[in-house]
Amino acid sequence: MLYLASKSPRRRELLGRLSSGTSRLDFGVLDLDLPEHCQPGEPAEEYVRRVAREKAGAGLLQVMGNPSAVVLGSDTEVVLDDEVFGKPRDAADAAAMLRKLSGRTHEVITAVSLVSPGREAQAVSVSKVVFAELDDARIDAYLATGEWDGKAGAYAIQGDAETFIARLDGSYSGVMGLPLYETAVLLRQFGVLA
Ligand SMILES: Cc1cn([C@H]2C[C@H](O)[C@@H](COP(=O)(O)OP(=O)(O)OP(=O)(O)O)O2)c(=O)[nH]c1=O
Repeated sequence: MLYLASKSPRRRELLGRLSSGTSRLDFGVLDLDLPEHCQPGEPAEEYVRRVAREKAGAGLLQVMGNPSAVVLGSDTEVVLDDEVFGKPRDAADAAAMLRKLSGRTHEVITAVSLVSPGREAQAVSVSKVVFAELDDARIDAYLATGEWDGKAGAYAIQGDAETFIARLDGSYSGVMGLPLYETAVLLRQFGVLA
C-alpha cells in the first residue's frame, strides 16, 4: 500500500496523474507537519534531500503496523545564489522573494524519498528557471492573487506565475512539487507501479 506523506494538494494531484488506462495508482494520504530549517552551512541540495527523507520517515512511523507500506515524502525549495527560499512567512516576505527572483535565473530543487520497512531510495530533480523582470506593479498584482501562499519562492508555475517564466530547463512537475519521471522510476523499483 502506497502512502503520500504530504498535506500539499499539488502533490496529491500530481501523484494521481501516474494512474494510466486500467492501472490505477491508489494511495492513502498521511498528514504531517515537520519543521523545515536549513542548518547553517548545509548545502541546498542536501537540505532538500534531508527534509524529503524526514517527511517519508515520519510518515512511515504512522503506518508501522503495515509491513507492506511504502511511504513517499517530498520537498521543494527555490535556490538563488546559494540562498534557499522556502514558503514565504507573509506577503512582505513573498514580495522580497519575488523582487530577488526578478530578471534572474534560479534553481528549483525537489527531492522525492520512498521508504518501506528496511528499504529507502531517493531521487532529486533540479530545474533552472529564467524569470521575467517584475516591476513593483506586477509584484503587487501577483501578491493580490494570494497564489504565493504556501509556495516555495512565493510563486506557482501552475498558476498566474506561468507568465513570469521565460525559460524552464528541467521538470515542470518537479517545479510544481513532485517530479513525475523520477517518481515513476522509484515507484517501479518498489514494485508499486507496473
Ligand atoms: C516553485 C513552486 C512551488 N510550489 C509548491 C510545491 C510545494 O507544495 C511547496 C513547497 O513546500 P514544501 O515544503 O515542499 O511542501 P508543502 O509544505 O506544501 O507540503 P508537504 O511538506 O506536506 O509535502 O511549493 C508550487 O506549487 N508551484 C511552484 O511553482
